[in-house]
Amino acid sequence: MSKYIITVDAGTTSERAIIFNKKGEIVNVSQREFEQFYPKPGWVEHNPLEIWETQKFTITDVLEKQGANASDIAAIGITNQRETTIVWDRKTGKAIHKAIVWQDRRTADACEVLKTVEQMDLVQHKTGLLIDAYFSASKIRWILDHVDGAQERAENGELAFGTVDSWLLWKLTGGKVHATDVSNASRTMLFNIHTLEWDEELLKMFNVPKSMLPDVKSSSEVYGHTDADLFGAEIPIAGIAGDQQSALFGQMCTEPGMVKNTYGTGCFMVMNTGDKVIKSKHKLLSTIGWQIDGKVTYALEGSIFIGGAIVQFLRDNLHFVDNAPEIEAMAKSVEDNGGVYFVPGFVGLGAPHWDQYSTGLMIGLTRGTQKGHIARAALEALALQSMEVIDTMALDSGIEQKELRVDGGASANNLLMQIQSDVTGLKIVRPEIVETTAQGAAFLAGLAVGYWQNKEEIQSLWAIDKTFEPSGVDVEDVKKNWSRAVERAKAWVA
Ligand SMILES: Nc1ncnc2c1ncn2[C@@H]1O[C@H](COP(=O)(O)OP(=O)(O)O)[C@@H](O)[C@H]1O
Ligand SMILES: O=P(O)(O)OC[C@H](O)CO
Repeated sequence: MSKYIITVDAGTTSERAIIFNKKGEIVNVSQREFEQFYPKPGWVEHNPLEIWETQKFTITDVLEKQGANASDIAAIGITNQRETTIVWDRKTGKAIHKAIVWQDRRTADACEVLKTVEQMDLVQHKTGLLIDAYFSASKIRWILDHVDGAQERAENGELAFGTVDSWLLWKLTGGKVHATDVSNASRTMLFNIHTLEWDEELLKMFNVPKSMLPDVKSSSEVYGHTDADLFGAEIPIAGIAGDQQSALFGQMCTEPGMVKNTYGTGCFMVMNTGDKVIKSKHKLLSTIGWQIDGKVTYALEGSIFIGGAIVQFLRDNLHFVDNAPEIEAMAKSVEDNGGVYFVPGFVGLGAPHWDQYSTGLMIGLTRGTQKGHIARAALEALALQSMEVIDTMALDSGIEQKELRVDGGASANNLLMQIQSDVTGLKIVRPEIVETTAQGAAFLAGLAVGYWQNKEEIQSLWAIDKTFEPSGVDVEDVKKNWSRAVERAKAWVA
């Protein structure tokens, strides 16, 4: 039996290749950031070739660092930023346009036009989603409309669409496999989550030719093998899940009612709802968690578009801190937020507001405002947005949570976790491995090739690092003022 599993974790701002051992521990990592393109306000693009080259580099690099070769790897699992849309030429393997990233709002107006009561109902019923520029469908439409001849080429079967998992699978298999898994398909707004098929009516609504779409598979099976020329020998690719669903699995939220929140570029709160699709009355999304051995597990999700990216914004745009972890000490230098609120509506607001036209807003600044207040307001923004989603989730599911499992880059921030506990009143549980996104895909791949035997075996690998309990500090004013600030950030873009 080979020694390791590799997860290919294609995030929004960086990509990683992570080697896991049989105990589910991380034994080596290679990570590289890649370029973000902002061609116009509200637009976000990636270069698909760079996504592939960066990922290929990290896999080669992590094998080298570990002194391992392809035969030491039992399987590869892929997890990825979801919804991001790539269209490529099947013959040349070249993308015909930059990837349109999940955060990109260029199709907001086009989506607004589609929002009749009947169509909103139809889309929610079939896909579990709300009509929004966030999902892939309107992004595919945009590419087909704006690249010369693209619609015709797509109709002739010359073009392929994929989310980042499909693109990487295609590249890793040397153009042999064009597939995705149900969790990624469920984010396109073209996939019927009940019948598990691409939906003819939705394809018609967006005029997307079916021939462009990948085959939809389960989340844990062998999809194909890496081209032998890439890493010296073939490696089976055996697990795929969108990053948030993968984190739900990695957190071992495998029973209905269990919830996790991932603090990455965005914040994504996801609840396992078992074999039931909960139709949200409060603008949460019903989505597919995973499919294993033919059995589908559904989930309820609150997607917050800007999470850790608020810290990245302070670091990269304003040079406010040199690195993300520095924000914690800066925020700790003050007692409270000093009346400052920072609503990160940079790309519109996601759950539970879904306002495509909000922008970022900082309010409450006075002559006494210090850097620390702004740092604290930034961390509070992550926690307060997450609080709004957990409250909404309780309304939709009827389940009052007692604890919240957390992961993702910013979950390392202890002050943030304490604030999260204070504003929600929940026990916050941080596992030893916060790379649960990557861990989930490793588990899915490992299960498919018999590296791990069953869910019970991997369940025992999850362990707690630290918990945070409510400190009893009064948070009522902070919550009230946050809501007022959010209302002011809405509908700003005309
Ligand atoms: N200690 C920290 N405190 C607050 N934010 C942090 C901290 N460390 C990382 N971040 C933020 O978390 C994000 C990175 O998390 P990660 O899970 O790697 O994201 P992704 O998978 O979306 O690329 C970045 O936006 C970064 O600004
Ligand atoms: O890159 P992340 O981890 O913030 O995740 C992006 C999400 O998948 C978008 O839906």
